Amino acid sequence: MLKTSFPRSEISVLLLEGIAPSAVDAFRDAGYERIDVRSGALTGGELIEAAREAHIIGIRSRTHLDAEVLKAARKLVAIGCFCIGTNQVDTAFARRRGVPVFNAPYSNTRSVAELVIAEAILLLRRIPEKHMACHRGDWIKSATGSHEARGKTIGIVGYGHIGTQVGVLAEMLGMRVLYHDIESKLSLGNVEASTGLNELLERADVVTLHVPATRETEGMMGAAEIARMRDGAVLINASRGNVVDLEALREALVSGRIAGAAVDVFPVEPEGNGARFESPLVGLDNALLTPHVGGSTEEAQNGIGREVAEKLLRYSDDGSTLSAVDFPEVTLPRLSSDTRLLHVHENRPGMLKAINETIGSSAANIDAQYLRTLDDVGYVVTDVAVEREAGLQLGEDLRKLPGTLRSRVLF
Ligand SMILES: NC(=O)C1=CN([C@@H]2O[C@H](COP(=O)(O)OP(=O)(O)OC[C@H]3O[C@@H](n4cnc5c(N)ncnc54)[C@H](O)[C@@H]3O)[C@@H](O)[C@H]2O)C=CC1
Ligand SMILES: O=C(O)CCC(=O)C(=O)O
Repeated sequence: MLKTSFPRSEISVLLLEGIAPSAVDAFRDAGYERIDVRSGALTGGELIEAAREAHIIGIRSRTHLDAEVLKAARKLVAIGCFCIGTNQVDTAFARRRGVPVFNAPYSNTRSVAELVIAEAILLLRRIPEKHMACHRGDWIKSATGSHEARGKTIGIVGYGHIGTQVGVLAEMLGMRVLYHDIESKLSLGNVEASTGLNELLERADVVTLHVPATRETEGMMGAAEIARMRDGAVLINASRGNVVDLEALREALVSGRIAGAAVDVFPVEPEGNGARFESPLVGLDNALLTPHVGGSTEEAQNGIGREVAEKLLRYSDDGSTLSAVDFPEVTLPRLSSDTRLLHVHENRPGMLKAINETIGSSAANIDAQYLRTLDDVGYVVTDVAVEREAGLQLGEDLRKLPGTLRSRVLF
């Protein structure tokens, strides 16, 4: 039988992919003792084995928590993505298992934006080729094809948190900024919205991609889009690997149709440091390749470690799901009663009635109750004035209600 309540010292936290020590400190300071920290990602059977025992799993972008892994993770209470993107997790499936997913929507934004600006300058100056030539013992002192960023146009595809920061920094360099987004956005400074992706591609000297991985963004920079870019323009992708068709990009770089590209993310990335990296772009002097380090600064990682750990702790300790991804969001005060009952269930008529009848039949008095639903899932939190044993019994009774996905009891 799955337990509905645990002392902190028994909660297993699995942190993969070199999550910052600030996260470990946050869990330790809160009284958590079983913290398994690993430097790399896990896959296949190894991941399933590790996930089976974990109550909380923390990952970055390389570990894929798909339906198969989530089904095996029967004890799982919450997932933390210590990054922005959550496409590596089947968040809809997690929700249907009653497991919220938390991320850090802003903590590495500035780091990505700074890298993109640096890359824009390097590409406009044709530095990648010159750098590679020097390593081969060649000396190419030439101004041909090298340009200042000042006065050039940067086209930002996806004007969200990162895109807007890139726009702010680019304007500080004296660049013209154009963006394309599927949502209507407030343009910061003198930034201009393009009429669509095509206009942006035709006008920009630097095209930089800042969209999430979705069905619509998969392959959005294919051969046709790259062909629309200006002769000698450059492309930067620090979003997700499958947004760009790398074969088409390779062709455009080899032929010199576009002058250069900086790519930080790849459709398939190695599982960890030391694992072999392969890409159609390897070996091209005008391709500046980085190993998915857009958000990898000490500032960003420390901030992310604290932010996501705090969200996980609030959910684990209080039940709060504020800023959870694809999960009903409930903001809760600290426990006001002896016992807090957390109930995640299928969103169908009669659930609240059934919950309250179950609680009512124990003669427990309800001090406070909170309810939120999202799509197919509902989340009800009830503070009741009952002692520990009665609270545990209530948690067990609620767990047996048809439609229950998760039941937890906090004291
Ligand atoms: N290289 C790295 O280390 C990092 C990469 N990322 C990636 O960058 C992405 C963007 O991050 P944020 O700016 O924080 O996300 P965000 O959600 O704030 O912004 C994304 C923007 O893209 C727009 N968008 C979505 N679909 C679009 C489409 N088909 N066409 C045009 N615009 C579209 C959205 O409306 C939104 O404004 C993340 O989803 C993540 O995949 C994020 C952090 C670090
Ligand atoms: O730093 C990481 O592990 C992933 C960064 C990233 O791509 C994100 O935050 O979405």
